[in-house]
Amino acid sequence: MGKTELAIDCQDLGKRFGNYTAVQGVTFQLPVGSIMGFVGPNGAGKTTTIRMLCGVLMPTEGHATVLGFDVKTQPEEIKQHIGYMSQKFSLYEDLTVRENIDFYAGIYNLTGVLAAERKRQVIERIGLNERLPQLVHSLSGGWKQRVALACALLHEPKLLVLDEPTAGVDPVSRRVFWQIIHTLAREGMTILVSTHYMDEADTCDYLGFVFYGQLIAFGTPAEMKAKENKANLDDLFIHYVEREAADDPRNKGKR
Ligand SMILES: Nc1ncnc2c1ncn2[C@@H]1O[C@H](COP(=O)(O)OP(=O)(O)OP(=O)(O)O)[C@@H](O)[C@H]1O
Repeated sequence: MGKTELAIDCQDLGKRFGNYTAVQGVTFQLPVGSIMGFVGPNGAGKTTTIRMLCGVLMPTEGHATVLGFDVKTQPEEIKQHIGYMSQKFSLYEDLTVRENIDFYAGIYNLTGVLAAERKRQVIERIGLNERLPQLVHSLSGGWKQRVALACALLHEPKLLVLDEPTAGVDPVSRRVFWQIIHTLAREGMTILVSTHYMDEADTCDYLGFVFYGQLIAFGTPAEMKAKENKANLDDLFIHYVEREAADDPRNKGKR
């Protein structure tokens, strides 16, 4: 990695769609091996920011490097080194778990002994052995989530990006999922995750609160709660919403 120990370094990152500013002035630095939670109301700009950091959406303002690669000039390098899991788990419902894993190994150009070894490792780590012959459409949401995570890990990404991975998943499955996430981070993987669940956010190393397209607060959960004198993240979230609620500045250009 170019810059020492920073997985993400972004400065005034922004995105306009026509005259609508979806995201603006996003600045933060994320150390390697940490978990960052992105929280904020629906439509705040989390997914747009994540897409820019993944190299799939070109920013219209600012700069960012991800794993030392520039999002504007080296998006292909970024894509090769990240694992991405979206809210909709891009799985093939009419294929089995094993076939989905085989398919994604092919997407990542894994072949031969290396492919076999990587598949074995993720199947073991995520605990999928007994599910391998099952069609994905017959799995529960929690199991689909785990299969999607396995697919996102096959190429051993340095950065794992998860966009609301636990939406609609039961509490037991959420807990298992987060245990895996924390293990991956302990092993050195950096993780960027958006979530609406404050219990999940509380376990992150860093949090970014996104409102109306802006990162209005960034820090450790403890620092952020202490700064606004709030006992828990639910109270902090409500405090931010009430404080910032006057009007969505992004709508000005539309009127
Ligand atoms: N391609 C696009 N063209 C125009 N506007 C867009 C586009 N993509 C996103 N937006 C707008 O940008 C804003 C931010 O959307 P985004 O999906 O990033 O929010 P979010 O915080 O991820 O929301 P959620 O929690 O609901 O997933 C929204 O008002 C959305 O309608």
